[in-house]
Amino acid sequence: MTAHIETAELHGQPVLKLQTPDGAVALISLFGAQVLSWVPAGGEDRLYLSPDAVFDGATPIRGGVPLCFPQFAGRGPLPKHGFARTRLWEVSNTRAGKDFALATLRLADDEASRALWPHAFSAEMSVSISGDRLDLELEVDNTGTTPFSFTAALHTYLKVREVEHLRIEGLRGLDYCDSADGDAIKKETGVGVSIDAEVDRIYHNAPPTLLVREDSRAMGIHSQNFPDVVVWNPWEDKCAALADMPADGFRRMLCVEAAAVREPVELAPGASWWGRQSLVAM
Ligand SMILES: O=P(O)(O)OC[C@H]1O[C@H](O)[C@H](O)[C@@H](O)[C@@H]1O
Repeated sequence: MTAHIETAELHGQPVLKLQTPDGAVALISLFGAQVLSWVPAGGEDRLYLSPDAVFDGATPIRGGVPLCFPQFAGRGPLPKHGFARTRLWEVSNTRAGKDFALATLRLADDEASRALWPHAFSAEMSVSISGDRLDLELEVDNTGTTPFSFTAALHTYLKVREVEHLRIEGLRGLDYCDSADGDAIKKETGVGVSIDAEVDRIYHNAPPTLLVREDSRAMGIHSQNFPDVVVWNPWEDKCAALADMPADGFRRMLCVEAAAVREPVELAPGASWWGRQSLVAM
């Protein structure tokens, strides 16, 4: 038996469904090249997708793994988090093996992108599942004749049982920019970071591996070529202000985002860049 990849619909929007013989499943929205659901083999969904997320083919989808490109957050002149999450991507490759399934989605510059961001580029988002792993890779190519720079993030919404009962390990000693406190630069002193208020931080020089430890399970998060990690939870008041998230939604999610924000990535004509984030369910 080999893995299976099919096109389907979720709330009227086109998705790819990846499934391996051992029971791992992922759903990827073509709108935004956004993973919406990931169930590791023998497990339950480990990504948070808001029950109030909007699927209208125009609004960013709240949950899963939105892709922020070519701008992170409001740190620049483009729409928040760039335009990649609100464009329809095309499927450029799929591969199904005995124990893995992989899909690659592609977005290239067109009139609409050049009106916002005047650069020739090609971006590929590859998603692969195998057993207890989810691997995400973003590749960006400069297909033009002039250099450009960008910031980016894989804005992963982890689904958690109770956000107040977890610890993020691996951040101790790092400097971070506290976006919830006027971008003040602070140093992380906790051995394990716990969440009991709004958290919106960009940690710099993040180690390749982090662990989110819950009472009876954990998530290993491995990243490559993404020097920053963003940790975000809106908490009660900011969550209440989000129309596409239920009032207690902040208790069920934690964003741990592989990011390149502090130093924009510079790409010369013909050059390419890639960054990866892998999740291992434990
Ligand atoms: O509501 P969105 O546009 O999807 O952004 C959601 C969040 O994304 C990132 O984590 C930023 O650090 C936050 O400041 C922002 O609120």
